[in-house]
Amino acid sequence: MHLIQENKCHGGYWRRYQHDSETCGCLMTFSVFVPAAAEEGKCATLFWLSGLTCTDQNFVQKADVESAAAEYGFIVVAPDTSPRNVGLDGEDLSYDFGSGAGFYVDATEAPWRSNYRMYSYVTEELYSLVADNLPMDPERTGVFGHSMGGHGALTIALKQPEKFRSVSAFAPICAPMSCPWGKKALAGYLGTDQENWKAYDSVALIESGAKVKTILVDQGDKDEFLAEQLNPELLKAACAEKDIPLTLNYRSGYDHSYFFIKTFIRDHVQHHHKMLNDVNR
Ligand SMILES: N[C@@H](CCC(=O)N[C@@H](CSC=O)C(=O)NCC(=O)O)C(=O)O
Repeated sequence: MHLIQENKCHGGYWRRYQHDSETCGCLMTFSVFVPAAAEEGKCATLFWLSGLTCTDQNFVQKADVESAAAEYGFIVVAPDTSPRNVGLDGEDLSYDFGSGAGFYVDATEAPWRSNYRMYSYVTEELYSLVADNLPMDPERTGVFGHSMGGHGALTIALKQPEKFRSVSAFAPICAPMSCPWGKKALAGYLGTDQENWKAYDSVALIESGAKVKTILVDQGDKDEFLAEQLNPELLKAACAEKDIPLTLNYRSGYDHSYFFIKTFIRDHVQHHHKMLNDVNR
Protein backbone atom coordinates (compact mmCIF):
# COMPACT_ATOMS: atom_id res chain seq x y z
CA MET A 1 0.00 0.00 0.00
CA HIS A 2 1.19 3.44 -0.91
CA LEU A 3 0.82 6.52 1.33
CA ILE A 4 -0.66 9.46 -0.60
CA GLN A 5 -1.47 11.89 2.23
CA GLU A 6 -0.73 12.36 5.91
CA ASN A 7 -2.14 14.95 8.34
CA LYS A 8 -1.52 15.16 12.08
CA CYS A 9 -4.76 15.47 14.04
CA HIS A 10 -5.50 15.26 17.79
CA GLY A 11 -2.02 13.87 18.41
CA GLY A 12 -2.50 11.05 15.89
CA TYR A 13 -2.45 10.93 12.10
CA TRP A 14 -4.97 10.63 9.30
CA ARG A 15 -3.21 8.66 6.60
CA ARG A 16 -4.59 8.07 3.11
CA TYR A 17 -3.41 5.04 1.13
CA GLN A 18 -3.89 3.50 -2.29
CA HIS A 19 -3.36 -0.15 -3.18
CA ASP A 20 -4.03 -2.52 -6.05
CA SER A 21 -6.98 -4.55 -4.85
CA GLU A 22 -7.10 -8.15 -5.97
CA THR A 23 -10.69 -8.44 -4.76
CA CYS A 24 -12.01 -5.42 -6.68
CA GLY A 25 -9.57 -5.60 -9.58
CA CYS A 26 -8.73 -1.91 -9.40
CA LEU A 27 -6.82 0.73 -7.50
CA MET A 28 -8.59 1.31 -4.17
CA THR A 29 -8.19 4.24 -1.80
CA PHE A 30 -8.77 4.22 1.95
CA SER A 31 -8.05 6.43 4.94
CA VAL A 32 -7.01 5.42 8.42
CA PHE A 33 -6.75 7.39 11.66
CA VAL A 34 -3.86 6.14 13.78
CA PRO A 35 -3.98 7.50 17.34
CA ALA A 36 -0.92 8.41 19.40
CA ALA A 37 -1.71 5.33 21.51
CA ALA A 38 -0.52 3.18 18.58
CA GLU A 39 3.07 4.12 19.52
CA GLU A 40 2.60 2.21 22.80
CA GLY A 41 1.00 -1.01 21.56
CA LYS A 42 -1.84 -2.64 19.69
CA CYS A 43 -5.05 -0.68 19.34
CA ALA A 44 -8.71 -1.55 19.07
CA THR A 45 -9.87 -0.84 15.53
CA LEU A 46 -13.11 0.37 13.99
CA PHE A 47 -14.07 -0.01 10.35
CA TRP A 48 -16.35 2.85 9.24
CA LEU A 49 -18.57 2.20 6.22
CA SER A 50 -19.93 5.25 4.41
CA GLY A 51 -23.13 5.76 2.49
CA LEU A 52 -24.23 6.38 -1.08
CA THR A 53 -22.13 8.84 -3.10
CA CYS A 54 -19.29 8.84 -0.56
CA THR A 55 -15.58 8.24 -0.90
CA ASP A 56 -13.35 7.69 2.13
CA GLN A 57 -13.12 11.48 2.43
CA ASN A 58 -16.70 12.30 3.48
CA PHE A 59 -16.14 10.65 6.85
CA VAL A 60 -12.60 12.02 7.24
CA GLN A 61 -13.66 15.60 6.53
CA LYS A 62 -17.09 15.71 8.19
CA ALA A 63 -17.54 13.24 11.05
CA ASP A 64 -15.25 14.69 13.75
CA VAL A 65 -14.32 11.23 14.98
CA GLU A 66 -10.72 12.08 15.87
CA SER A 67 -11.01 13.47 19.39
CA ALA A 68 -12.93 10.43 20.65
CA ALA A 69 -10.76 8.01 18.65
CA ALA A 70 -7.63 9.63 20.12
CA GLU A 71 -9.05 9.58 23.65
CA TYR A 72 -10.10 5.92 23.52
CA GLY A 73 -7.10 4.80 21.45
CA PHE A 74 -8.93 3.59 18.35
CA ILE A 75 -7.52 3.04 14.89
CA VAL A 76 -10.35 4.01 12.51
CA VAL A 77 -10.39 2.70 8.94
CA ALA A 78 -12.52 4.40 6.28
CA PRO A 79 -12.70 2.58 2.93
CA ASP A 80 -14.22 3.82 -0.30
CA THR A 81 -17.78 2.71 -1.05
CA SER A 82 -17.18 0.85 -4.33
CA PRO A 83 -14.61 -0.04 -6.93
CA ARG A 84 -13.77 2.89 -9.22
CA ASN A 85 -13.08 3.31 -12.94
CA VAL A 86 -13.38 -0.36 -13.81
CA GLY A 87 -14.93 0.36 -17.20
CA LEU A 88 -18.30 -1.35 -16.74
CA ASP A 89 -21.25 -0.12 -18.79
CA GLY A 90 -23.45 2.00 -16.54
CA GLU A 91 -21.10 2.15 -13.55
CA ASP A 92 -21.41 5.94 -13.27
CA LEU A 93 -25.03 6.35 -14.35
CA SER A 94 -26.81 6.74 -11.00
CA TYR A 95 -26.02 7.75 -7.44
CA ASP A 96 -27.59 4.61 -5.93
CA PHE A 97 -26.02 1.86 -8.06
CA GLY A 98 -22.50 1.28 -9.36
CA SER A 99 -19.69 3.59 -8.33
CA GLY A 100 -20.23 5.09 -4.88
CA ALA A 101 -22.90 2.46 -4.21
CA GLY A 102 -21.26 -0.94 -3.74
CA PHE A 103 -23.70 -1.87 -0.95
CA TYR A 104 -21.05 -4.04 0.77
CA VAL A 105 -22.11 -7.16 -1.15
CA ASP A 106 -20.22 -9.62 -3.35
CA ALA A 107 -22.02 -9.31 -6.69
CA THR A 108 -22.93 -12.50 -8.50
CA GLU A 109 -24.42 -10.92 -11.63
CA ALA A 110 -22.44 -10.03 -14.74
CA PRO A 111 -20.80 -7.66 -15.31
CA TRP A 112 -20.63 -6.51 -11.66
CA ARG A 113 -19.30 -9.76 -10.20
CA SER A 114 -15.81 -9.19 -11.59
CA ASN A 115 -15.20 -6.08 -9.46
CA TYR A 116 -18.12 -5.27 -7.15
CA ARG A 117 -17.04 -7.42 -4.20
CA MET A 118 -17.12 -4.90 -1.35
CA TYR A 119 -18.14 -7.49 1.27
CA SER A 120 -14.96 -9.51 0.72
CA TYR A 121 -12.92 -6.38 0.15
CA VAL A 122 -13.77 -4.93 3.57
CA THR A 123 -13.91 -8.12 5.63
CA GLU A 124 -10.92 -9.92 4.09
CA GLU A 125 -8.55 -7.89 1.93
CA LEU A 126 -8.70 -4.51 3.68
CA TYR A 127 -8.94 -6.14 7.10
CA SER A 128 -5.74 -8.13 6.40
CA LEU A 129 -3.96 -5.16 4.90
CA VAL A 130 -4.61 -3.13 8.04
CA ALA A 131 -3.82 -6.02 10.38
CA ASP A 132 -0.52 -6.70 8.59
CA ASN A 133 0.65 -3.08 8.40
CA LEU A 134 -0.71 -1.30 11.46
CA PRO A 135 -0.74 -2.10 15.20
CA MET A 136 -4.29 -3.43 15.09
CA ASP A 137 -5.53 -5.74 17.84
CA PRO A 138 -7.59 -8.37 15.97
CA GLU A 139 -9.34 -9.32 19.22
CA ARG A 140 -10.83 -5.82 19.45
CA THR A 141 -12.32 -4.95 16.08
CA GLY A 142 -15.71 -3.35 15.49
CA VAL A 143 -17.69 -1.97 12.58
CA PHE A 144 -19.97 1.04 12.21
CA GLY A 145 -21.44 3.06 9.39
CA HIS A 146 -24.07 5.34 7.94
CA SER A 147 -27.10 4.62 5.77
CA MET A 148 -25.85 2.18 3.07
CA GLY A 149 -22.78 1.83 5.29
CA GLY A 150 -25.01 1.23 8.32
CA HIS A 151 -26.55 -1.65 6.39
CA GLY A 152 -23.02 -2.85 5.62
CA ALA A 153 -21.99 -2.64 9.27
CA LEU A 154 -25.04 -4.52 10.53
CA THR A 155 -24.80 -7.31 7.96
CA ILE A 156 -21.05 -7.73 8.39
CA ALA A 157 -21.35 -7.97 12.20
CA LEU A 158 -24.28 -10.38 11.94
CA LYS A 159 -22.39 -12.60 9.49
CA GLN A 160 -18.98 -12.44 11.24
CA PRO A 161 -19.58 -11.68 14.94
CA GLU A 162 -16.29 -13.23 16.03
CA LYS A 163 -14.24 -11.03 13.72
CA PHE A 164 -16.30 -7.83 14.16
CA ARG A 165 -17.20 -7.89 17.84
CA SER A 166 -19.06 -4.61 18.18
CA VAL A 167 -21.48 -2.82 15.87
CA SER A 168 -23.36 0.45 15.60
CA ALA A 169 -25.03 2.46 12.87
CA PHE A 170 -26.35 5.90 12.01
CA ALA A 171 -29.61 5.89 10.05
CA PRO A 172 -28.93 2.47 8.54
CA ILE A 173 -30.83 0.91 5.66
CA CYS A 174 -32.15 -1.76 8.01
CA ALA A 175 -34.00 -3.92 5.50
CA PRO A 176 -32.69 -3.44 1.96
CA MET A 177 -35.07 -6.14 0.66
CA SER A 178 -37.95 -3.83 1.65
CA CYS A 179 -36.90 -0.43 0.29
CA PRO A 180 -36.29 1.08 -3.16
CA TRP A 181 -32.52 1.65 -2.72
CA GLY A 182 -32.01 -1.92 -1.54
CA LYS A 183 -34.26 -3.60 -4.11
CA LYS A 184 -32.45 -1.84 -6.95
CA ALA A 185 -28.99 -2.72 -5.61
CA LEU A 186 -29.72 -6.32 -4.63
CA ALA A 187 -31.46 -7.07 -7.94
CA GLY A 188 -28.60 -5.50 -9.88
CA TYR A 189 -25.76 -7.15 -7.99
CA LEU A 190 -27.37 -10.48 -7.02
CA GLY A 191 -30.11 -11.09 -9.59
CA THR A 192 -33.86 -11.39 -9.22
CA ASP A 193 -34.06 -14.44 -6.92
CA GLN A 194 -34.86 -12.81 -3.58
CA GLU A 195 -33.68 -15.86 -1.65
CA ASN A 196 -30.16 -14.70 -2.50
CA TRP A 197 -30.83 -11.24 -1.11
CA LYS A 198 -31.38 -12.56 2.43
CA ALA A 199 -27.62 -12.95 2.97
CA TYR A 200 -27.33 -9.15 2.86
CA ASP A 201 -30.45 -8.04 4.73
CA SER A 202 -30.08 -7.42 8.48
CA VAL A 203 -33.69 -8.22 9.25
CA ALA A 204 -33.62 -11.43 7.21
CA LEU A 205 -30.32 -12.45 8.81
CA ILE A 206 -31.71 -11.91 12.32
CA GLU A 207 -34.92 -13.76 11.44
CA SER A 208 -32.82 -16.71 10.29
CA GLY A 209 -30.90 -16.83 13.58
CA ALA A 210 -27.83 -14.59 13.16
CA LYS A 211 -26.76 -13.09 16.48
CA VAL A 212 -24.68 -10.21 17.83
CA LYS A 213 -24.19 -9.20 21.47
CA THR A 214 -25.90 -5.83 21.10
CA ILE A 215 -26.66 -3.16 18.48
CA LEU A 216 -26.62 0.64 18.80
CA VAL A 217 -28.57 2.66 16.22
CA ASP A 218 -29.10 6.42 16.10
CA GLN A 219 -31.81 7.74 13.82
CA GLY A 220 -32.87 11.36 13.20
CA ASP A 221 -36.62 11.88 13.17
CA LYS A 222 -36.31 14.58 10.47
CA ASP A 223 -34.30 12.26 8.22
CA GLU A 224 -35.48 12.79 4.67
CA PHE A 225 -34.98 9.09 3.87
CA LEU A 226 -36.59 7.65 7.01
CA ALA A 227 -40.08 6.97 5.68
CA GLU A 228 -39.14 5.42 2.35
CA GLN A 229 -35.75 3.77 2.78
CA LEU A 230 -34.59 3.01 6.32
CA ASN A 231 -37.17 0.86 8.21
CA PRO A 232 -35.72 0.94 11.75
CA GLU A 233 -38.97 -0.46 13.10
CA LEU A 234 -38.42 -3.69 11.13
CA LEU A 235 -35.01 -4.02 12.79
CA LYS A 236 -36.58 -3.32 16.18
CA ALA A 237 -39.23 -6.01 15.67
CA ALA A 238 -36.68 -8.59 14.48
CA CYS A 239 -34.35 -7.88 17.42
CA ALA A 240 -37.23 -8.10 19.89
CA GLU A 241 -38.37 -11.41 18.39
CA LYS A 242 -34.87 -12.91 18.59
CA ASP A 243 -33.77 -11.36 21.90
CA ILE A 244 -30.98 -9.24 20.46
CA PRO A 245 -30.47 -6.14 22.64
CA LEU A 246 -31.00 -3.08 20.45
CA THR A 247 -30.63 0.53 21.55
CA LEU A 248 -32.55 2.56 18.95
CA ASN A 249 -32.32 6.27 19.69
CA TYR A 250 -34.65 8.56 17.75
CA ARG A 251 -32.97 11.97 17.76
CA SER A 252 -35.38 14.89 17.59
CA GLY A 253 -34.85 17.31 14.72
CA TYR A 254 -31.85 15.58 13.11
CA ASP A 255 -31.67 14.80 9.40
CA HIS A 256 -29.60 12.26 7.41
CA SER A 257 -26.47 14.36 7.11
CA TYR A 258 -23.02 14.34 8.65
CA PHE A 259 -24.22 17.15 10.98
CA PHE A 260 -26.26 14.40 12.64
CA ILE A 261 -23.36 11.94 12.59
CA LYS A 262 -20.83 14.37 14.08
CA THR A 263 -23.26 15.15 16.93
CA PHE A 264 -23.41 11.54 18.14
CA ILE A 265 -20.13 10.04 16.91
CA ARG A 266 -18.57 10.17 20.40
CA ASP A 267 -21.46 8.07 21.78
CA HIS A 268 -20.71 5.45 19.15
CA VAL A 269 -16.99 5.39 19.87
CA GLN A 270 -17.79 4.98 23.58
CA HIS A 271 -20.22 2.14 22.75
CA HIS A 272 -17.48 0.29 20.85
CA HIS A 273 -14.94 0.97 23.59
CA LYS A 274 -17.29 -0.53 26.16
CA MET A 275 -18.13 -3.57 24.03
CA LEU A 276 -14.56 -4.32 22.95
CA ASN A 277 -13.11 -3.96 26.44
CA ASP A 278 -15.86 -5.85 28.25
CA VAL A 279 -14.04 -8.80 29.80
CA ASN A 280 -17.27 -10.82 29.70
CA ARG A 281 -17.82 -10.28 25.98
N1 LIG B 1 -29.65 12.03 -3.76
C1 LIG B 1 -28.69 12.34 -2.79
C2 LIG B 1 -28.38 11.09 -1.98
C3 LIG B 1 -27.00 11.00 -1.48
C4 LIG B 1 -26.88 11.01 0.04
O1 LIG B 1 -27.65 11.60 0.77
N2 LIG B 1 -25.86 10.31 0.49
C5 LIG B 1 -25.62 10.19 1.91
C6 LIG B 1 -25.74 8.76 2.28
S1 LIG B 1 -27.35 8.15 1.82
C7 LIG B 1 -27.30 6.48 2.07
O2 LIG B 1 -26.41 5.76 1.90
C8 LIG B 1 -24.25 10.74 2.22
O3 LIG B 1 -23.59 10.31 3.13
N3 LIG B 1 -23.82 11.74 1.43
C9 LIG B 1 -22.51 12.31 1.53
C10 LIG B 1 -22.38 13.49 2.45
O4 LIG B 1 -21.22 13.95 2.64
O5 LIG B 1 -23.38 13.96 3.02
C11 LIG B 1 -27.51 12.98 -3.45
O6 LIG B 1 -27.03 12.47 -4.48
O7 LIG B 1 -27.04 13.99 -2.92
